[in-house]
Amino acid sequence: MGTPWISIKEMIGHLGEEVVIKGWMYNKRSSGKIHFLQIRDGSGFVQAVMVKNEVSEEAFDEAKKLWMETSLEVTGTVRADDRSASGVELSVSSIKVVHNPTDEYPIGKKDHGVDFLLDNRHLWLRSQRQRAIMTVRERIIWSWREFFHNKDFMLVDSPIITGAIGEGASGLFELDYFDQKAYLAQTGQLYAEAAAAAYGKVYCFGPTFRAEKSKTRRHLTEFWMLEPEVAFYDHKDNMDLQEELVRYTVEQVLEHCPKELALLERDLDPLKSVTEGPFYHINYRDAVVKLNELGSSIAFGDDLGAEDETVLTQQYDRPIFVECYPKGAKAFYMKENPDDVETVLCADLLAPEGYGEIIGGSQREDDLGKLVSRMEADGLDMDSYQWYLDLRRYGTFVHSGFGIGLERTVAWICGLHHIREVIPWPRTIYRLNP
Ligand SMILES: NC(=O)C[C@H]([NH3+])C(=O)NS(=O)(=O)OC[C@H]1O[C@@H](n2cnc3c(N)ncnc32)[C@H](O)[C@@H]1O
Ligand SMILES: [Mg+2]
Repeated sequence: MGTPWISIKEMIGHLGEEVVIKGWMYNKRSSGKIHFLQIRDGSGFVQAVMVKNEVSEEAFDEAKKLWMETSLEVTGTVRADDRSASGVELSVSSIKVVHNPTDEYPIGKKDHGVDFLLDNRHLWLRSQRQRAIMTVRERIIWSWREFFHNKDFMLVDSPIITGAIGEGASGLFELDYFDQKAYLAQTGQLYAEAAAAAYGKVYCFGPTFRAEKSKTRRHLTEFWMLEPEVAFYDHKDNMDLQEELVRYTVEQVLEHCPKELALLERDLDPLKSVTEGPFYHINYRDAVVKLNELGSSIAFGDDLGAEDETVLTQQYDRPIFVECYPKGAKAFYMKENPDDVETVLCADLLAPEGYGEIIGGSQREDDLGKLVSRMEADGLDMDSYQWYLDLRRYGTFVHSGFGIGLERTVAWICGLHHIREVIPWPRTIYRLNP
């Protein structure tokens, strides 16, 4: 049996053994007598050391010609190396070059600027930093699925193409659907509400789309959102579930991604603080007073802008629920607040450190008459919502739910400034490729 092909991630379990690593060379340092080849294979990164008098002269000379991102197969012996992140090193006995690029790899050591990197996103993804971010993203996705599966939520995915508007008429991507008008889904919520009447505790998780002309570090035109919906949950139950989810998410990333957070130079204290105490709550009216004291010109009726959220979150060391926004600032489906009828039973959860909104949620209007009045006042096309109103005609029920944005959550937990770096293929107003 030949020399075993293993992944870099598995090398730690093969100390002293001869193995084959298949991957790419992403960097190289050489002296007259030794090559330090930095190799990656998708599972991780490792240094492969080629010593002149341990290999043939031909092999040592061949290694001089290796280019960045040469694909290759490296055979060698696994050695322990506590200086390296992987804990191991490879002492090279031979190299088989698969493909030596003829052109110089476009992403080099210099600072290219983000637009160049995004234009080369198909290559930029290969970097250590991007792999760290994608590892955290995957861990968060996995922890969400695990969290809801363990709580007996049923995954009931909603359609991506729909005839219904979910979050209001602005921000819709319209498409010709044979002889009808259709939209890319802004939210899966309305469908999750129907599923909640069928299965009780449900969630949907997929890409959602907003044709907003918001050129900010928090907005994409395509983003991933997880949307739980629970029959007989009220506003408080809803916030409790959100707090439990966010705390669990941070705990999971701290436990499973320490190396990635270290590579991203993430200050862990603010994340640890999230796991050490209850989240804060502030009523919208009190938030307006507080923001005015902090210099904001916000008035009752306004939604909190990005700057307001930044200023507000900098007053707290853990996430904060801003509750009961004015009716006019929020979507038609939110339940009127019986204690303050100018407002609705909703909450945005703002992440600390200036990151702002990561969750929007609410208790839903279960009174058919009030819901119809609100939808008509918002000018919605009632014909395309009759199925949604049936949920109030046939066994209306108290229910609540929320949407947590994956990219905003990943950006916050990784401590990254812009959301475009946390999705493999970011879509913004001006970016449609690659
Ligand atoms: N099932 C529900 O109750 C969800 C509800 N229908 C909804 O879509 N709420 S939301 O518009 O606040 O969006 C929810 C979250 O979705 C994220 N979001 C919302 N819009 C964006 C954009 N444009 N880019 C990135 N992330 C975005 C952000 O974290 C928001 O807090
Ligand atoms: Mg929102």
